[in-house]
Amino acid sequence: MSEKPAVDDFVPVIDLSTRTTPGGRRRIADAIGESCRRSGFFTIVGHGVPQDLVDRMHHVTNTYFTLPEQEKDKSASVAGVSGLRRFLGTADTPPGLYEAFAAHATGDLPEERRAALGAYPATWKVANIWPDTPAAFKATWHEYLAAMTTLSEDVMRLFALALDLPEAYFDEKFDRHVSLLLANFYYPQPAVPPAGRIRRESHTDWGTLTILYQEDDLGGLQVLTDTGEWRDLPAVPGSFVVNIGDLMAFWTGGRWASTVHRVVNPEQGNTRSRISIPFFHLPNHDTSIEPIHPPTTGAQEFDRVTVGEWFSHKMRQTFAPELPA
Ligand SMILES: O=C(O)CCC(=O)C(=O)O
Ligand SMILES: [Fe+2]
Repeated sequence: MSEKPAVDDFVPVIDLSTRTTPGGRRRIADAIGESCRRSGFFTIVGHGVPQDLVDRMHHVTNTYFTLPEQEKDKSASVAGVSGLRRFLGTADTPPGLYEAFAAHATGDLPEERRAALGAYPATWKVANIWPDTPAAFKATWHEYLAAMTTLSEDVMRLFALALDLPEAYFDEKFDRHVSLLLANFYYPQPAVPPAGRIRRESHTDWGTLTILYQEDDLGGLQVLTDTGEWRDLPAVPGSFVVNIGDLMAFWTGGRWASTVHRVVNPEQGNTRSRISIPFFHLPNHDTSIEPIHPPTTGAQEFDRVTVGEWFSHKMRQTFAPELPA
């Protein structure tokens, strides 16, 4: 990767360790607000998630992805999204250079409670499919989901402070959250992929807040800067990358940025696989998203939309654009 620094004003490193002191909390919220206005991306350290949990999460996830195909097929999703997904592609859309495993915070609820999560097909209504191997997989994912939920709730309170709202403003909008935990496994690249094929196409995230773990020394994640260049986002050891998605941009009337990012292939000669684990913190499915403050003049207009409506629209657009809206 290029030699650009991991630390700059576009994606600052924000230390959360003083967030329990009043002065520290205000300073952190201000720094978060500034980076959300500029890039919508920042790196957090001092977040309090034990490194041991992150290491175990990486270990069980990597063990799962490197199992024989027949073993992984036992936990492949049939219809819907939870479970393993391989992006096999069609003649028009070439196969992805990765596969993914997903589980929802709602995915272990009884069927009737999941069915009540919106009158549309939604991935958070699908049951989680847990692999038996490795044995610690499900327990570790549950533990990590809980840690990410707690951290996200705290970041949302810092968001509220940064937006001059009461600190608990967002709490009730997430008390039945439909968050998604995903692991991306980017295949090893022993041969150079065909021109134009990269590990992950450019996209914005759809939700409110993403907390991403990426392996320390591999690189590949890039963010589009406000001057139109791709900027590498190498991992700072022990950190997570935090970014906001489209719904947070709506909520802030466009004051905060949902920024395009992608994952490029490793340099030639580096054949290693890469794992990233984004946690998409998503509000209750029926939360109505509309600008909290009046939009600034000249800002894009935002229609009111519920979380469920927005996600079904994005799913349809991404995976079945030929179907009528
Ligand atoms: O692999 C990464 O570093 C980023 C993945 C990502 O952007 C996503 O899953 O939305
Ligand atoms: Fe993303």
